[in-house]
Amino acid sequence: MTADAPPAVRLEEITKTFGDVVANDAVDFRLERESIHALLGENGSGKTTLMNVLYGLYEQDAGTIHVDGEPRSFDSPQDAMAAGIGMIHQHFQLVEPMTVLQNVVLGHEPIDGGLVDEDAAREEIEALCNRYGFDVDDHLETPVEELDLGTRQRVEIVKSLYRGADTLILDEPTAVLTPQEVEGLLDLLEELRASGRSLIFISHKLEEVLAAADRITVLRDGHAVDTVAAADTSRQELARMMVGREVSFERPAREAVPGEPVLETEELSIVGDRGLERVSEIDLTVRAHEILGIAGVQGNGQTELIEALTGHRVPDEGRVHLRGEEITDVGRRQRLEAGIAAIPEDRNAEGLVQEYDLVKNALLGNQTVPPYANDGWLDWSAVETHAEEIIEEFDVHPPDPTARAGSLSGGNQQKFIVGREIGHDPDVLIAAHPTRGVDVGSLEFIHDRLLELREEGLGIVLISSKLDELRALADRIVVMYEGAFIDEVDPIETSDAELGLLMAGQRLEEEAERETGDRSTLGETRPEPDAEATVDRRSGGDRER
Ligand SMILES: Nc1ncnc2c1ncn2[C@@H]1O[C@H](COP(=O)(O)OP(=O)(O)OP(=O)(O)O)[C@@H](O)[C@H]1O
Repeated sequence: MTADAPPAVRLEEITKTFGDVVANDAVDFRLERESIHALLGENGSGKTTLMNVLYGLYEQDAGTIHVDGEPRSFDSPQDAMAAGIGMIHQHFQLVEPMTVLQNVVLGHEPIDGGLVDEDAAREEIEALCNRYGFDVDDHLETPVEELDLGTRQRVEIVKSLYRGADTLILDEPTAVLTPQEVEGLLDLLEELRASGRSLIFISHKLEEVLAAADRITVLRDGHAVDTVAAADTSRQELARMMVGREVSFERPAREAVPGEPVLETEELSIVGDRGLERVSEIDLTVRAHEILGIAGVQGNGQTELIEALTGHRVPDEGRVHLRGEEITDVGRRQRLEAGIAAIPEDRNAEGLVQEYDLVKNALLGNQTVPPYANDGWLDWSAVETHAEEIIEEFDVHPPDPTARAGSLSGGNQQKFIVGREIGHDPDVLIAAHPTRGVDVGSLEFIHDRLLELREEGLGIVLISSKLDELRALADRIVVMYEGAFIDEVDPIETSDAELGLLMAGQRLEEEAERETGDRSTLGETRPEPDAEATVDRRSGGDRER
């Protein structure tokens, strides 16, 4: 790279509107070559829109795009890809029944004598995998639907690199990853930068941004408010720039005073969809005034457990009890009426009907509940008022009940779902990743609401891939591994490193024994668990609450 090389990407005065909504308002943005640039901002501040413009998905109303110093205009992602721009979306764009190899080469198959030259494609992909240490080449013949989310994401990255991407855009790439996978991804970003690529990533996780990025641009209400060097800023300052006020990252200390059991399971056994995961003999008790955290690497039976608790699936064996009464065979609607609300794992598939407006989405789950329904009649004005209340309390943007759910930014969709589910006034809340994709200001608000609900007497099951969230909110944490609860730990006493070991299937006693054995051999004292090495080297390991 020469000193006067043009930036990889320069956006000048990009404006993009949707009806009355100004998503990007004359935004300037400069991505230096061989750098990692983070894009931060509140939900709905215009980050995804700006990147969709750069990737040719949206046409800007005004402004120019320069790539490598040349003005470019993209009518489609194909145009952007031809200019060396690749984008990894929040929702992967892979064809699930097709193999990894087929997905990577799809539309870019090397042709030899009129036929697809699979060997040439395989060779090239294997070379890419070797270069970046991907384990994807072990799965080239595996259908994508059999892969975990972290591996699917790497397939997406390989796909972009195979198509010649010099600049990679990653939209909230860590939102669906476990702490261990996040670590791997951030290492990969550094590798890609070292090999001459330029990267933009969107994230709401400030520690991650500070650790991985060279520069950070903050968007607010569609404007680029500032660009700073990661080395010169802090979590607090970034939060202030995004939200315009101080954000507290610590939750107040509180005592556990659990009440009566509200939700219990007895020797649950569930076979997963692919017949692979088996949740076995799960005994779970959630009490009133309690937040029970569930930690685990995705795919260890959490989904099946959630489904058995919410009434989406009948377990193969075992029983579920609500306030002492068996509800094992009771369906989802009746469970909601009996007091079990749920923030779903997948907001697209289960949380919202994307084509409906927010009023219709506010009705979901309330179709037979007064005041929204009376004697079989729906009272739409009551439903609309409810939608307006959710919008106001959870600061949903745009504050328009007639907006189509699918037109809201990801974080705003999430806030609406959380508001609606809490609005059912439940006794039990199954909260799966309640702050996924939510900005720091709204995260603080949702955490405070969950703690208030606990105070009011709810029993809450919190499933989260964010260890800091679990430790900030949960009264106790159980760890799931291969379909079983393998341990229960104290959120205050247990470090990220210890939780990481448990999530990898290692019990703490086993580890202690191993360490003791080592110590007797080496004549050393047991070291403090090394959080940096094991789980999240970037998190401050902040354990106050
Ligand atoms: N296709 C669309 N139709 C209508 N409005 C849209 C569309 N896409 C985005 N918007 C609006 O543009 C604004 C910016 O949305 P965008 O998705 O860019 O935000 P974001 O910063 O990426 O948010 P988040 O952090 O929640 O993902 C929002 O008000 C959103 O409702």
